[in-house]
Amino acid sequence: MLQVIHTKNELIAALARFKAEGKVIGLVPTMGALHDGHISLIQYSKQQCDITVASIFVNPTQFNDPADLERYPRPIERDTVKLQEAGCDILFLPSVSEMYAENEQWHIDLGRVEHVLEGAFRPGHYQGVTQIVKKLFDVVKPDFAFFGQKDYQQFLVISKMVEIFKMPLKLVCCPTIREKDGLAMSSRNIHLSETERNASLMLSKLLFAAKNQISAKTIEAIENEAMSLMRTAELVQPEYFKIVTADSLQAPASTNGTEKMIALVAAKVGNTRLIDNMFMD
Ligand SMILES: Nc1ncnc2c1ncn2[C@@H]1O[C@H](COP(=O)(O)OP(=O)(O)OP(=O)(O)O)[C@@H](O)[C@H]1O
Ligand SMILES: CC(C)(CO)[C@@H](O)C(=O)[O-]
Ligand code: BAL
Repeated sequence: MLQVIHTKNELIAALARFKAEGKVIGLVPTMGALHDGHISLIQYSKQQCDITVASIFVNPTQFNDPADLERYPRPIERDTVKLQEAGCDILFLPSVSEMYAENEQWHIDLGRVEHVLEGAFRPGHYQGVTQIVKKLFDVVKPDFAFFGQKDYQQFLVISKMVEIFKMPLKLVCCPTIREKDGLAMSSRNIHLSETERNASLMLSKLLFAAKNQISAKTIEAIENEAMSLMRTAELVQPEYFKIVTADSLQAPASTNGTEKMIALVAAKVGNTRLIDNMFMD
């Protein structure tokens, strides 16, 4: 039976009982509007942990675009049913005032993973993400926390934060769940019209193509071709298409080396900003 909890104190009390029994706690942080990608994270947590806590909190400090925050979908009743059906144990559903004091300040030096790619196009985004994730980790004190590969750079940034604060938990990066036609599931897909939905397929197609071409072409050629195909596509405004090292998001020394590589893409389709990525091996 899903327990819905709105305050930090109540959550700490509920978890204290489980912790006293030696139960392993898994946390799945989300912003709601749940889809099968989120539910897969709940399933990974249930496989590895005794108690699964999901949080739904549309965190204002990570939105660099006020219009994006305003129109972020919030179907909380449907989300609650989905979590109940998935066998989640606790839903943490706090208000903004429960999580933030007025004019609260936060800054953490996360190094280069904060400033490239998403960080360059969404200034301040990862400060906001780490600010809220630190609060969630401090309240729940989970043994494991589950995140999606779809937000790969976010996973690296949170890993860096955990290292800086020496937090005693294990982070798990779970595979991206896609629609049958390849589109990465995302809460923001709901905003796409039918034509935009068709146009957005280009992102995953370019990633699959890059993976096929990686040993035959230079990285520069693959990136340039992808960018020019996106630039000429109707409704698509590309931000970046980059192939970088998976651990530090830097240009790889060569394509035939041993470094693990990942391609990452971001583009606006109509008014909706989408991201996706794929490992190149
Ligand atoms: N398709 C997916 N497959 C696996 N995990 C996913 C997928 N989409 C999102 N996640 C993960 O779910 C967690 C919560 O993400 P979030 O609530 O922001 O959903 P979202 O679909 O990424 O929404 P949006 O990108 O529109 O904000 C994150 O760890 C994210 O990486
Ligand atoms: C990790 C997260 C829940 C923090 O608000 C958010 O960035 C997300 O949904 O990926
Ligand atoms: N899924 C990452 C959260 C965000 O776009 O703000």
